[in-house]
Amino acid sequence: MVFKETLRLHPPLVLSIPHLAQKHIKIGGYDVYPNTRIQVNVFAIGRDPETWKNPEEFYPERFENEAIGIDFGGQDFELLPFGSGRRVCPGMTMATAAFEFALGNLLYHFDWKLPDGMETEDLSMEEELGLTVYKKIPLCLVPIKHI
Ligand code: HEM
Repeated sequence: MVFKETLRLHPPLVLSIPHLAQKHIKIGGYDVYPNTRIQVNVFAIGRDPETWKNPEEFYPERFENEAIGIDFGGQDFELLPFGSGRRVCPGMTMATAAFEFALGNLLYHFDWKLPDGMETEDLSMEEELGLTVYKKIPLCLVPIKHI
């Protein structure tokens, strides 16, 4: 749920990799002609208020409540951080395992606190655009070992 919510709010690829329409299609009333470059705005989809309740809020539990059943496998068009269809990300399972393994270990072995004098409200969630999106101001935390 934490991984899903992180990818909903902060998809590393804000716009999907460009695709070309091979033939004339109509989507939502719009004509898309052959060879038109298509990029899906994954960021906007993940924050669409018509789909997500309080879209700007980080709330992993939404995936066991109102958003139950929505997954990032490419079948649910509300959440497309790995794309969809024939060119869907083949690294999805590996990315999920790596994330869960890393986060699980970090939380199992350490408690985390903010550096002296810093409050949660001081944390910046601003993003910088590169090949993928990353935090503009790196996250700085103090680990407290408890195991
Ligand atoms: C959180 C981590 C990751 C995210 C959010 C992500 C996201 C994406 C997205 C959005 C695409 C484009 C899908 C499309 O065109 O519809 C893609 C393609 C791809 N990803 Fe990932 N990816 C991640 C991790 C990985 C990892 C770990 C690997 C490899 C070990 C990987 C390998 C690839 C490859 C090879 C493609 C191109 C597939 C093709 O065009 O046929 N990705 N990824």
